[in-house]
Amino acid sequence: MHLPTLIGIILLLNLILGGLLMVIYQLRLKQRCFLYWAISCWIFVAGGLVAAARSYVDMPWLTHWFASLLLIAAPLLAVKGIQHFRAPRSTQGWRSQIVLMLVIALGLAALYPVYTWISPITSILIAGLFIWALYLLLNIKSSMQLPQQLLCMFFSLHVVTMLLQAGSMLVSLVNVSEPTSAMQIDAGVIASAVVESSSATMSSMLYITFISHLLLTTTTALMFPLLVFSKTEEQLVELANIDDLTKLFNRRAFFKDADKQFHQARKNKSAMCVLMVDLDYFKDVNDTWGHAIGDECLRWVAKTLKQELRDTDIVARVGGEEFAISLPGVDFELAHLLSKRLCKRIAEAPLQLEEHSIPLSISIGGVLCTSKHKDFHSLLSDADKALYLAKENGRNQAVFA
Ligand SMILES: Nc1nc2c(ncn2[C@@H]2O[C@H](COP(=O)(O)OP(=O)(O)OP(=O)(O)O)[C@@H](O)[C@H]2O)c(=O)[nH]1
Repeated sequence: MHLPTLIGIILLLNLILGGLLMVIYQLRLKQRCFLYWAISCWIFVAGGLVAAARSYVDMPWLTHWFASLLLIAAPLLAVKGIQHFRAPRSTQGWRSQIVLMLVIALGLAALYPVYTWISPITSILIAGLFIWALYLLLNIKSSMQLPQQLLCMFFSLHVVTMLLQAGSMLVSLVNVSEPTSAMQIDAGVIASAVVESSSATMSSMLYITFISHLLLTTTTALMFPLLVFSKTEEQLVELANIDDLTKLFNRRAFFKDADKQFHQARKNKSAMCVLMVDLDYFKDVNDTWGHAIGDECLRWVAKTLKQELRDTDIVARVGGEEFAISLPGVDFELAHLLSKRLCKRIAEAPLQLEEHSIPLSISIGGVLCTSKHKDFHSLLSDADKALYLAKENGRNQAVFA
């Protein structure tokens, strides 16, 4: 492809992508990572245009020094966007970015007497910033891996391209017998590309660089929003299914997943038990030590129950101080033993919180799934009745229906 056309497409794409990200920023109630990414695209376009002016004006401070600063500021802003996406409430300010930018500006200014060296150094710095972005991306925890993986792939490709480009430029600069070749593969480069495009000796390095830019731009355009949306989706699913206090499943998630286990057990004719667990005299705990300590007790009980169960069991907080446990593949005897163990674990020693010593116990109502249980609700209803009996019989014990 005609190189100036390719460069034009890249700049235009970045311009449009910046606009798109700005629209998303407005739509997403000003989620700031989109603002940083939008400005990053536009700064890249500005950097490209200023560098391109190299062919028409003889102002190296503008077309080399300033253009390089813009081309470096663009990935730096992309990094800032990723940082903000990872930790939106972080108090981490702009200081490190501003200091870095000042150091780079002064460093490049020091190179001004030999300004042809600015471009390879710029490429190395851009590669460094993409490595930083890669590091941040790799540390994002997300169940949907594809956007992250694609971004990492193209960021890595861009790092390699930038370093190759810097290497070729440095070789050309050192090899003073071929000064024009340094210009040919000069990165900022856009200008030299425009100048050289008419000659038949266009360096293939330039094509690789710009194709890498093109891939990077299009991937970023698609994947940054997808990355954010998949994370938001995850957070919404978590909000809908996870109890905020104990981080166990909530009532809604329990009914959904345990109901599946119930139908599976019926289908496979395998054993299944359900336990309803309720803290004893929890009102007294709140009244004596306060609500905050009460919350800590609930967290501790939740953690203890979870520790005692297998990964395939579902434990959920289904009410204020009420928990439910689904035990697929567990028969009556085993459920009985397990219930006794749970009661013992909670009651064996008072819980030490701050300077308080809080005695806790639980009552459990258990039920084994039989052919009489037509649906999951009838199973739970029997477990509830058994729990009522456990309370009636004096608490701190398990009763089975
Ligand atoms: N700290 C705290 N307390 C809660 C929460 N949800 C419910 N509670 C309290 O749990 C207590 C439940 O009291 P009751 O239903 O009378 O039960 P109990 O005192 O445990 O008595 P029994 O169940 O009969 O042994 C109430 O005081 C609620 O305020 C919560 O999220 N945090």
